[in-house]
Amino acid sequence: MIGQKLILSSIEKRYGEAWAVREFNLQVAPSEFISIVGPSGSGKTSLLTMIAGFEMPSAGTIRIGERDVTTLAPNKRDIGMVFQKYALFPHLTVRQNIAFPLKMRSRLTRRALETRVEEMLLLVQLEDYGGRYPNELSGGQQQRVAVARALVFDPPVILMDEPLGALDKKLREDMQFEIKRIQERHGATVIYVTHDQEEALTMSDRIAVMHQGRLQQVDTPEQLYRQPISAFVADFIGTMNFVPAMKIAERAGKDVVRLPGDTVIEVDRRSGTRSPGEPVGAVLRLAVRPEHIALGHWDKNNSSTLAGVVETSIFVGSAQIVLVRLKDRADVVLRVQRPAGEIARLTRGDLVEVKLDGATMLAFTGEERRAA
Ligand SMILES: Nc1ncnc2c1ncn2[C@@H]1O[C@H](COP(=O)(O)OP(=O)(O)OP(=O)(O)O)[C@@H](O)[C@H]1O
Repeated sequence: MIGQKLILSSIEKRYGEAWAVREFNLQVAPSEFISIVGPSGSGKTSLLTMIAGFEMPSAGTIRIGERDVTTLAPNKRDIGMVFQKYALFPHLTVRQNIAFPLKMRSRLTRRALETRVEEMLLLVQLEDYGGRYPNELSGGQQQRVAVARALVFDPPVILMDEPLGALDKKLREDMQFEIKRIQERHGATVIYVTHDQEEALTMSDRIAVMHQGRLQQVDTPEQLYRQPISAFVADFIGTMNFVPAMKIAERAGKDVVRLPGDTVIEVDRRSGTRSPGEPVGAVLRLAVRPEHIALGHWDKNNSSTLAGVVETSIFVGSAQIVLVRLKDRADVVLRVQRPAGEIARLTRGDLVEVKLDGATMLAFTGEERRAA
């Protein structure tokens, strides 16, 4: 049963007058690790509870492998679950906790059951902890037991809802790799809900971004980062700067735009970002990542450059983060990230030239587009 495909077709969920999930379509491949991210209230938990079977969709179907499970009771779906609260049985040892779902389900001989539990203890690297009780374990160890318990009966799909939410940052980062390693070895299909977009970027084969109940975009982490389909996704995944601009011409498939301070640059048209192109005169939002902005010496004789005033410059070990307020648009503060040592020491009030490269920018209209 390990690692079945999951197909969500036209899922809708309505609570009274309010829509929690709308027209949601997603196909998850066998053994794929997919994260669902989105702001609070975007419908992530609603979606998960429908896959688990605790709630029924108002419309649409859910299939696991070849089975339509839309109306099936939760226990008939055989889905493994890991939640933020470990929900281990406090009066059972680690071994007994892991064995619990097997005892409920299969008629394994005692010996086979014990062997299986030992395999799981090895998989989550807790082979020396089988006899302990949950309150004798650290948070990370407890969560590994919860993962082992979810995997022990080789479910077709595993749902994880903020499983690392209760852990501190360092442990959280270690556990991200740990869960990924366990999942890759085991082969389970995982649906992982998180608030933390960095966590999603680290762990996932693909990420589904939700906004107001709808799927905005589903893509690999790299594709989401490089080719966000809307300003919303661009802003939500990673750090993004937005610079207002006006389209003044088109040239060889590129848009010629005017930036604050009358600087003119050419921006590549990216597929999926805008189609058809906006008319000349349209107001655009140019999106640029912090690592794609360079800073230079201000040259008062070169009037066609974009001027900025340094607000703060912070050394963060591997990089220098500089916040620069545009001279001609005081409401725009750009976050610039450069390799440590590349730029001269900057202090508040320094005038700098902000260097933008049209080839690393994306143009969006004021309105957000939705995924088709
Ligand atoms: N049982 C319910 N009754 C009424 N409305 C609900 C119910 N459950 C969720 N909602 C509403 O549905 C929308 C989606 O909620 P949901 O909990 O799925 O979002 P979420 O993305 O998981 O949010 P969070 O990240 O804060 O957990 C919200 O507007 C919420 O208020």
